[in-house]
Amino acid sequence: MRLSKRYGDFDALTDCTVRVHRGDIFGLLGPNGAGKTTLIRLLLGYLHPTGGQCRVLGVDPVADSVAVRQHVTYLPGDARLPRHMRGDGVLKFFAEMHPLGDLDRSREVAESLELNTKTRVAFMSTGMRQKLALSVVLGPQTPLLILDEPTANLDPTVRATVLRFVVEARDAGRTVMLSSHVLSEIEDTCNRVAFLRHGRLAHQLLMSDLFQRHRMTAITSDEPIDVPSSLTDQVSLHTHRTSSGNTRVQIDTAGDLGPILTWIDSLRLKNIRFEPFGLRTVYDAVHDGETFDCSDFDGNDAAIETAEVSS
Ligand SMILES: Nc1ncnc2c1ncn2[C@@H]1O[C@H](COP(=O)(O)OP(=O)(O)OP(=O)(O)O)[C@@H](O)[C@H]1O
Repeated sequence: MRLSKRYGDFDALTDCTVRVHRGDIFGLLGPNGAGKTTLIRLLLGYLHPTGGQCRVLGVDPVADSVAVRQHVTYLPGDARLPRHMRGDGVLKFFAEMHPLGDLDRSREVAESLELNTKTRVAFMSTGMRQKLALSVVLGPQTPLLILDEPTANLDPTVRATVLRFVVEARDAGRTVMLSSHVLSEIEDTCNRVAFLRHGRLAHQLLMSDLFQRHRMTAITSDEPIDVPSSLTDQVSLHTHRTSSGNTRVQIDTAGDLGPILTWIDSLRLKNIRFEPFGLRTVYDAVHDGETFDCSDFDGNDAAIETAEVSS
């Protein structure tokens, strides 16, 4: 049994196995209600699993959630801040509370996000409150940073600044777990991605593998099209007869394009479109229930690990 969480008779997370390596920017994707926040809250010890266990920086959050939270900063999706305080007061309050709190750095982040910290929280817009929460969270230089939808409610310029902070954190040797519904952000920043669907791990991938995948669509009047045996591991072919009597061809590729292009060149194709596979294509396929590889990646340097309960 892997990490599971049941609310009453509802399975919010079932047999979930995730390993985040140190130095990763790990993307957590999934539709609304897929179980992303539940997983994050289990990692921080805010919730206790009903099955399995996890280790965060080597510590079991059920046994010692305080130790975990001393080394992790967490931006919740619905960050709540004291409404009666001004921005700067909030930054001071949290910097004093966290053992690795760094008020100067929090103020620098607020300035980069162009936040007026003199405003009272009650009078801030939703985006301003999000900037304030980010300034709190990006202050302490903890080894692990968990961000639940960090760019929600932010304009495109500020989003880009936030993502720069994420990459800087990774460059400084920290590990980041990032949950977002904005696929382009995950594509631009993460090196590994996990997809949750209905509380189960549906797919894990390395972005470097995804960047090697392409989808080509075209029209042909020739049939059948045969994939050479040397390419069957690299190519997946789908054909569909159109109402005009032609055949629409979709070729998904993986790995080195050289030999695939030579083969494609030998086919009599028209209207060829070639595009990177992209996270969106995978997301839609996972969402539609296609089954994918969920296997783990090599490495023993886990910052986050969920596992069976050892007896
Ligand atoms: N305290 C709770 N009691 C009962 N059900 C809950 C509770 N908290 C969450 N759930 C349910 O568990 C499921 C997973 O919720 P969760 O918040 O983890 O999803 P999520 O992937 O973070 O979604 P979103 O993208 O909308 O933030 C949902 O169906 C939700 O209704």
